[in-house]
Amino acid sequence: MLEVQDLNKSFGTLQALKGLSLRVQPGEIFGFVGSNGAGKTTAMRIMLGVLSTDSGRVSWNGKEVDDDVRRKIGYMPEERGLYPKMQVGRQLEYFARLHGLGKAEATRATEQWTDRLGVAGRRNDNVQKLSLGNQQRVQLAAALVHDPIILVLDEPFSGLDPVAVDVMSQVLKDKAKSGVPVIFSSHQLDLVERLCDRVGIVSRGSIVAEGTIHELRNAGKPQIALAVSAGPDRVHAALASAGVKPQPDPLEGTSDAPSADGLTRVIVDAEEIDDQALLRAALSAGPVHEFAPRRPHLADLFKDVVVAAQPEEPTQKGRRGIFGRRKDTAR
Ligand SMILES: Nc1ncnc2c1ncn2[C@@H]1O[C@H](COP(=O)(O)OP(=O)(O)OP(=O)(O)O)[C@@H](O)[C@H]1O
Repeated sequence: MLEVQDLNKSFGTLQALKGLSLRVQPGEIFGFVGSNGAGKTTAMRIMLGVLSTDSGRVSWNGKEVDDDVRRKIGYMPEERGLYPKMQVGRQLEYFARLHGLGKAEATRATEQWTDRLGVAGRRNDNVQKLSLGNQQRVQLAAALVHDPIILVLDEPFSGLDPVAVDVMSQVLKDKAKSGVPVIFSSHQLDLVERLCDRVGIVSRGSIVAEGTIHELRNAGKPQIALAVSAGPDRVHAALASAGVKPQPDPLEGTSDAPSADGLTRVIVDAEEIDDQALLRAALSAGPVHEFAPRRPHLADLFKDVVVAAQPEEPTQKGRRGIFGRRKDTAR
């Protein structure tokens, strides 16, 4: 298990990390999300040992991570780290050899990963001739070429086209399936929601919410999705008379909440009113086609929890966010 305990890191007067802790189990994909400047890159760089921590520790299977373990980590840095004027194939072989692979093994791994990531035809090109997306595929190959025991990837999906996103997602799933703990940061929350076993939301240097997608969604505010066969004015008036303030359904027009002529879709905070009273109010506007509990998606949770943690010096309440005390991450 990869364990990060109580990291603190300051740059001058700025405290970038404030007691950040997380655990990633073998075979698990952990999504590391947070606003710009929250501290994700700083924490990942400390995990890799390319940045020192002021206090706290990073351990692998109970032992502090040393140079030997670090050599076996696959890392994709945010600032990317390829040599622009070096050929893709030679560069990957070079990285593989740096991590201790023999020549034949390095060549074999380079061929395997460039094939898998769809850049085999570019092996003899200098990196700078590749599109940014293809450079990113090569960067992922560089993180994988030495068959790492841990994967730490800083925004691996940013700027990728949908095909490349699928290829990269499948690679991460396969690596996790083979028992590797995978941690990656991303601002693409729909992707994180689809791909990750667990997610940690970082705000101002600490994890403010953490759990499986299911746990996080269930801990969010319950809502009711309503679809009523009546015009919006009529539906809003009927609900207002029952003391409810409906919101537009953010999923309207998707396969979860298809639009139809004459159908009004709204979301109601389930804590505002009991189900029976809500149903009566909706029926007074027209036939009710849908009346279903709705759990918030990661993007909604993210906004709630990050806003809840916004005060300059977070209070205990703010630090806990909307999910209550952070759960122990042990399984
Ligand atoms: N070398 C550095 N010197 C000074 N400040 C730094 C340094 N590295 C990071 N910081 C600051 O530490 C804070 C955390 O930055 P970090 O890059 O870890 O955030 P992040 O969560 O990765 O953000 P993003 O999503 O924008 O990549 C920011 O305020 C950043 O400006």
